[in-house]
Amino acid sequence: MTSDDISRTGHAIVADQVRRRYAGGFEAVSGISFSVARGELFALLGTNGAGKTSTVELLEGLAPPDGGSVRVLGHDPYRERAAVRPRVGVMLQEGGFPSDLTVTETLRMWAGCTSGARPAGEALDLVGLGARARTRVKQLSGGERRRLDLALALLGRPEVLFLDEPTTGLDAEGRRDTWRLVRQLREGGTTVLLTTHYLEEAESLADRLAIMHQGRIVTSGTIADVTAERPSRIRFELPADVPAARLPLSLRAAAEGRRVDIRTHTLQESLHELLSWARESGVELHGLDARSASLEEAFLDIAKSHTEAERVTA
Ligand SMILES: Nc1ncnc2c1ncn2[C@@H]1O[C@H](COP(=O)(O)OP(=O)(O)OP(=O)(O)O)[C@@H](O)[C@H]1O
Repeated sequence: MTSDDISRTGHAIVADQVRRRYAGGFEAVSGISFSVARGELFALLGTNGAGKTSTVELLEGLAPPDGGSVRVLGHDPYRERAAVRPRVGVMLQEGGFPSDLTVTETLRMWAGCTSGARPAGEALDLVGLGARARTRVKQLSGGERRRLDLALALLGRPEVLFLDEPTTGLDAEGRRDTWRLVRQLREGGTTVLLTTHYLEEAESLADRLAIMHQGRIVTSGTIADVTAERPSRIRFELPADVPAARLPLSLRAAAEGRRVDIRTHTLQESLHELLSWARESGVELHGLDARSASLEEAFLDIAKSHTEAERVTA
């Protein structure tokens, strides 16, 4: 199926074999493909320098791809910018607007360039900045600036919203407020493409995701798809007077000194074996922690295995 076919079948965003090269020939994006259905929240994750921002900029129409094609709402976002831009909201990593203006003045200035803009007060209330309406932008905290960036992205009631690291600099409460708002927008039918370094953020928000490494997508799907093959983990510390040699044979290899880190595909069975042994031996397992495979585990595993593979082939 070509990118045009997929657009016609209701995908808001389609990237098809996309490449991006910078001056000097460095290829930051090496032929990636993915699509985002209308009303879906898709997260693009990756190691530092993986090519996330380079990809999102192509979807925002800031540059044309050097290979392959991108479609947003059925259009080429670079060549057909006028058709796409009014229907899209963009929250960049760095907002960069004049800081002598107040928050409301900034929104009004932006609204002047946006058709069908929300009233400034409504946009501020959405992001919890209502009380800062008359504050100069340069007096906002880093987290408040991030919220203002989001308010600006939401001004034109976008059908597609690009969020590049939306909660960087926000405290835990601010992050959760933003997540709640993003969920509401998605429930209202907005398509969202999110890049983030916070795996918990992707876990909490994304319908589907892709993990990039060095310009390529190394895995993608729902969180369940991405974590399915990963092992669960059991961690604890042995008391000082219990040597690792006393552990059941099957668990001994997981010990490094007193610390034990077990990776298992049969969590319940391994936990049962461990707890039975601990009870029979009268051993207390300090800091016992058992958890199913998480996105974080999957991410770390992927980053590690690809870096090791590169070392072997280097
Ligand atoms: N204008 C540019 N000229 C040359 N190289 C660039 C340019 N912008 C980015 N790069 C390089 O392209 C690669 C991908 O960068 P990009 O910012 O897209 O990655 P990212 O996944 O968003 O990274 P991060 O998570 O660190 O923000 C990096 O190696 C970066 O140094």
